[in-house]
Amino acid sequence: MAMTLRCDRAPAWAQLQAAFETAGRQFDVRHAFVDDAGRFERFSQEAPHVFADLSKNLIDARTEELLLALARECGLEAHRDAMFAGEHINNTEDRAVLHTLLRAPADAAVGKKVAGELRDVHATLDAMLAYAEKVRADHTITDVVNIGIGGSDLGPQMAVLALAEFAAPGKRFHFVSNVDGHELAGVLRDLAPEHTLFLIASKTFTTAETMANALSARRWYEQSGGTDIAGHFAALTTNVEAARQFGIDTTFGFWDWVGGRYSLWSAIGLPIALAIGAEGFRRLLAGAHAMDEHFRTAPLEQNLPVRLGLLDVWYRNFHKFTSRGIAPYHSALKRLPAYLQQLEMESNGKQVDASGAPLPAGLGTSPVLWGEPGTNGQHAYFQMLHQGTDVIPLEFVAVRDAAHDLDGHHPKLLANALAQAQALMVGKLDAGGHKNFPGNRPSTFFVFEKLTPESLGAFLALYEHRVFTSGALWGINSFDQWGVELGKVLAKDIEPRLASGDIMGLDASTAGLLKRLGTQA
Ligand SMILES: O=P(O)(O)OC[C@H]1O[C@H](O)[C@H](O)[C@@H](O)[C@@H]1O
Repeated sequence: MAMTLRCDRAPAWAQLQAAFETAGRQFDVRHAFVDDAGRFERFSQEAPHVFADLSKNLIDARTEELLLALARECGLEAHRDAMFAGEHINNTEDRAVLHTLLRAPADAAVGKKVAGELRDVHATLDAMLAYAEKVRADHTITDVVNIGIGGSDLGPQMAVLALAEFAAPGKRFHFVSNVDGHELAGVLRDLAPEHTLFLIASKTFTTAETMANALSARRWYEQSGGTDIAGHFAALTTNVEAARQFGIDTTFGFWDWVGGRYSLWSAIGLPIALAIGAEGFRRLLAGAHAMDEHFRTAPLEQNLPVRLGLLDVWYRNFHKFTSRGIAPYHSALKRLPAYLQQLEMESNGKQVDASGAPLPAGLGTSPVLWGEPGTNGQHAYFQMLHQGTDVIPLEFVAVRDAAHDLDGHHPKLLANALAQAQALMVGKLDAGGHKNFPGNRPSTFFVFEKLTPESLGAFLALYEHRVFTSGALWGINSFDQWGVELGKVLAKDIEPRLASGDIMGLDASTAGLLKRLGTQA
C-alpha cells in the first residue's frame, strides 16, 4: 500500500524552513503585488465550477515551488492514486476510501479492483433516486425528518439548505441529531404521523443519539395513531440487518469504504434527493466528479485542492497559524462551516502518523475551523481578525448571481466580501493607535458563478481533496476517528450514575458535577 513519507522527513522540508526564516516570516503581500504585476494570475486557479484567488496569501512563487517539491518527495500523487484505486489507505480500519466512486459515472474507466463496487453504487443510486421520486410525487408526505448525527446529519442538512432554490415546494425538511430531547420534541410538536416520513440515517446503526431519537420517533408515531411503519420509516445505513431488527424494511445501503463525513454522496444523501429530485442529485454528483477528475489529473502546479492543501501546510507548520475562518457570503451556505468542521477536524485532528508513531513536537495538524456567513461575522468577530494579535487566514465564498431579485442587496453583499478581503490585506497605518489596521492578513477568495448542485458538489469535493492533501503530507490517516470513542464509553459509565449517585472511582471534578446534575441532587 502506498503511504506517504511524513513530510517533515523530506528534503524540501529543510529548504522550506530556510525559506521561511529568510523571506517567509517577514513576507508582506502588499510588496509582493508591487513587485509582481502577474501575481493575481499566478496565484489564482480555475477549477471545475469554482474559481479561487489565492493571491492575498502569504506565499511567493519560490515557496510554492518548494511546497510542490515537498508534495512530490512525500509521494502525494501515489497516495492519491492509491485512494482512487481502492487500496486500503484507511489502514487502522483496514478499509478502502472510495467516496469518489459514489460520484463516478456508471461507465467511468475505473480500475478492475473497484469495478464491482461501481456497479453496486449505481444499482443503489438508481433505487434510491426512484424512491425519492416516488416520495416527491406523494403529496400526503409533507414533512421529512432526518434522524442522524455527524456525517449522517451535517452534509444533508447543509446541502438541503444550500440548494433550497432547487427544491420543489410542498415538503418541509427537519434534521434531528442531538440526543437532547428538546430537539426531537420541538420537531414532533408540529407533525402528523400520516404526513411524516422518518429517515433513520446511520452508517453503523448503533450510534447512541440516533438510536435514542429513532426509538422515540417510532414510539411517537405509534402513539399518535400511525400504523404503517414500513411506509413512514426508511433507513440509510451500512448495517441493513440492524435496521431490519429495528423494524425497518425500506433500506438504502452503502459500504464501509464510505467514511461518515464523506457520505452525503451515498444513500445518506436521500434528503437532498427528496428536496431537489433525482436530476438535481445527479447534478450534485457530476459537480463533485468534475472536481475529482481535476484532482486526479491536473498537474500539481495547477491543481486547486493540492495548492490549497500545501498552503494549509505552510500556514500550520511554518507560520504556526492554529485556526482558519470561513465566511460564506451566501446565507444558504449557513451550515457550510459546521460541515467543513467535521470534514477537516475529524479527518486531520490527529497526533500520530499512519503507523501509530507520535508526530514530532511542533508538527501541528488540523487547525481549528470555524465561521459564520458574511456579513454577520463582520459585525461580530471581524474586529479580532483586523486588529487582534493573532493572524487568522480567512476564506471568502462569494456567488456572482443571486437567486432572488430584491433590488440592491446582492451588490451590497459582494461589495462587503471584496472590501473585507481588501481591508485585511491593505490595512491602514496612518490613523494612529486604535484606528490603525496592520494589514497583511491573508485570505483566499472563492467565486462561484451561481450556487447550483454542480458548484456545491465541486466545492465540497475540492475541500475533501484539500484535506486529503494536507493529511497525506503529515503522513496521518485522515480516514479514521478514534478520538471520538473515549467520550462515548465514559458516557455509558456515567449515565446510570446520574440516577444512583454512585461516584466511586470518579475524579473529584466529575464527581462534584455529577452530584449537582444527578437526580439525587
Ligand atoms: O452514521 P453513524 O454511524 O451514526 O455515525 C455518526 C457519526 O458519529 C461518529 O461518532 C463519528 O465520529 C462520525 O464520523 C459519524 O459521522
